[in-house]
Amino acid sequence: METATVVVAPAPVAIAPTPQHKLMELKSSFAPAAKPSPARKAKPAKKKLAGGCGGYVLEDVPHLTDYLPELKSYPNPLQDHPAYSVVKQYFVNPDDTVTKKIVVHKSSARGTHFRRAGPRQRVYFQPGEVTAAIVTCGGLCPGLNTVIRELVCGLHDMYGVTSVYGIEGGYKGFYARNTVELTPRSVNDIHKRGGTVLGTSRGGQDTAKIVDSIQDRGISQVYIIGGDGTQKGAASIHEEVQRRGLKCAVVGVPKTIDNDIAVIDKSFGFDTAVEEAQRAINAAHVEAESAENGIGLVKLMGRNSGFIAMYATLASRDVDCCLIPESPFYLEGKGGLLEFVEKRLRDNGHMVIVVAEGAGQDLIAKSMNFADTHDASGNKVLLDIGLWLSSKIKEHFKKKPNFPITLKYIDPTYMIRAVPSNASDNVYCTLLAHSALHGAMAGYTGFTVAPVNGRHAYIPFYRITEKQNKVVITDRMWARVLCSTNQPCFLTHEDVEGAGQDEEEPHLPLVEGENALVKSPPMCNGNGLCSGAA
Ligand SMILES: Nc1ncnc2c1ncn2[C@@H]1O[C@H](COP(=O)(O)OP(=O)(O)O)[C@@H](O)[C@H]1O
Ligand SMILES: O=P(O)(O)OC[C@H]1O[C@](O)(COP(=O)(O)O)[C@@H](O)[C@@H]1O
Ligand SMILES: [Mg+2]
Repeated sequence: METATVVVAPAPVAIAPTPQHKLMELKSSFAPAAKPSPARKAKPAKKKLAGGCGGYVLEDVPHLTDYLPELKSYPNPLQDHPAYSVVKQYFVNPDDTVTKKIVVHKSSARGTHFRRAGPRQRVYFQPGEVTAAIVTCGGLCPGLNTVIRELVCGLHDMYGVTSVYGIEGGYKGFYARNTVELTPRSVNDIHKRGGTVLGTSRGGQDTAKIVDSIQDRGISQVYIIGGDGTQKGAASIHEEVQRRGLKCAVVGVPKTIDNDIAVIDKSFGFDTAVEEAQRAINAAHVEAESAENGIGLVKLMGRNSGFIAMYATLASRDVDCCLIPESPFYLEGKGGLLEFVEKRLRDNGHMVIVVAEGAGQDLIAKSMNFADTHDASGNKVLLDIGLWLSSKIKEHFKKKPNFPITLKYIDPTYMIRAVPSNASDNVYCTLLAHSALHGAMAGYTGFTVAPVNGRHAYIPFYRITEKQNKVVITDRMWARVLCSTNQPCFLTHEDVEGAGQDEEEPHLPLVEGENALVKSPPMCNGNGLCSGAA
């Protein structure tokens, strides 16, 4: 196993090897493994932290050898691959890590780092030993099929893995549906289609049954493509896999058009969705411009995070007002939305409003007294802000007979996520899939793969699931929107005070054996070099 630049964190030995581990290591890919002893609740994964000088912290990901210390490793077959063998320094330097904080000051701590993604010199699987499974969960997102395709082709072309299965219909498919064999030929042109060829679902996450299925089918690498809910499920699958001592790498590939996954630069499909949203905004603008006091109202996806609405607004420049869940607004009175609509219509004769579906939920709930309902995954079912706003605006202008308006409401919500991914998302999906399978082949497990400040990294599940990525309304990006639309910001001074996003960094040293394993940071020699660093 590789170690970090400055400190070698001893692997947390959560589970002692048993004869069953050896069995998993040696058995052929399809031999069913012995059933585990009756389910105990899996313990939450230990954090693997290592410190370095200057406040450097590596938040490392688990490795199969953490609980199967006797696993054999092999030379990476890529070194003999005609395409890759010519690449200078193709294998990632084992000491490479990716910084979470890209803007630093002379005196600031170096902060959190993640292990850099990419192929390693040694792998922990022989090609014939791997049975890989791929599953897609949660809502659709452009690029799902590209990730599936590139996992299948990448495993086959780079590592000679021929046994890859698709789990149909999301998490519940592990125990309720058949698997489908995936080959480079069968996935050849799926990236040109929207949706997921494997199907997807919400709910039905039963960790014990899923891991039973992984064990029964002899799955040794599982690639789980999904959003924040899915990654939480993947974390508990990993914990149970580890508890049972299975030689199975559990890898998450983050997916969501909402872009609400923390730490990562951007989720795949987001750009495609923003691009597709332009078509709806353009239509709204054309309709609005062509009518007397025309209002075009477009509702876009974004359950808790308004990134799609924000980026679509900035890209379009035809939008007069953008409403997102992070920025509360109000309708009536001075500084309210209705006053602004009236003013913009008087000034320009038309206007376009973009609203994220999660915006203004408290306003609707207050005015209509709805009880909360949840979908099968536990996500709150949203009330239709688009319809509600339309009726409120119409009601307002009905009271002004000398101010006739024409309002067109466009709801393209599912259209922006059902399309195939665009060219740049396709390339992004390819890199994600490759980073994912390089990590699994190298024996890493219990991680999500994604770019952090432009470099692909292996990120522990807990980092992805502990909070959601949201638009920070005190950041310059939101200010750009306010500046381009000239809309009211609807905020009081107190709202702004409470709106900052807290960036907590792990604190070292942690007590060994409690929830982390840390060695004391090495000493700096005054030249910025650490003892132990090359
Ligand atoms: N806290 C959780 N723990 C385990 N599994 C979860 C959790 N939240 C959601 N899931 C499962 O993950 C899958 C997808 O979750 P969902 O929230 O619908 O979509 P997404 O992953 O895109 O956010 C569902 O099968 C759901 O049951
Ligand atoms: O597909 P459903 O169940 O109608 O859910 C719609 C939701 O799915 C999304 O497109 C994506 O949500 P997830 O990333 O959680 O799957 C949201 O923007 C939207 O609120
Ligand atoms: Mg989600």
